[in-house]
Amino acid sequence: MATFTKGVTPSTEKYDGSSLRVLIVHTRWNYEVVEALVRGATETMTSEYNVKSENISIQSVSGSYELPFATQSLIGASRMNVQSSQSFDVVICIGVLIKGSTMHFEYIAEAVSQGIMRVSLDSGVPIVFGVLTCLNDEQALERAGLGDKESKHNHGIDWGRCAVEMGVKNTRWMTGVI
Ligand SMILES: Nc1c(NC[C@H](O)[C@H](O)[C@H](O)CO)[nH]c(=O)[nH]c1=O
Ligand SMILES: CC(=O)[C@@H](O)COP(=O)(O)O
Repeated sequence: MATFTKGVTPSTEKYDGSSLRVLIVHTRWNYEVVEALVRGATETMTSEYNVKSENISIQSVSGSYELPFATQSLIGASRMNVQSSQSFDVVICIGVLIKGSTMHFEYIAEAVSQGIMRVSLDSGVPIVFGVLTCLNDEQALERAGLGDKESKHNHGIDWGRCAVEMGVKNTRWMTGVI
């Protein structure tokens, strides 16, 4: 059977993230997993793309359902600062939803994904969807690079790379450079 490379193929362009201002909004539900994802994203952005640590703002909320509203508010607040350089070039929303025994998971997952997309399109700020929607604990651990499965991979790394690419590209596009 034909096979293919799973996951994202890295861009051929080496992006310079040294002038990017990044916001990470993360949840405190399933925090051990969230913390690993946040670390994966921040370490990737600073080590691979020269994003300055002082240009990465990190905010937390209770759960994933709060991510869209908090992100909308934080983008708005950043634009109220006198220096326009205070506004964010890109946002990463990070959360971990784990299915329980009711339909709560399905309702939150749908609301959060639609909400984050709406905030991104309405604000014109690229927002990386970093919310794991897992059916069990093992899926969450594996996708944060935790646990003992050989296939484990920290998706925060991918989200950090995506954030730098979208931040750099959107900054160009906003000035008419295609
Ligand atoms: N069960 C999970 C939640 N639930 C909480 C909601 O996200 C929200 O904070 C609450 O309904 C109050 O508005 N959140 C997660 O991020 N992960 C879960 O597994
Ligand atoms: C994603 C959730 O809200 C879920 O963890 C809640 O669990 P339950 O469906 O058993 O109430």
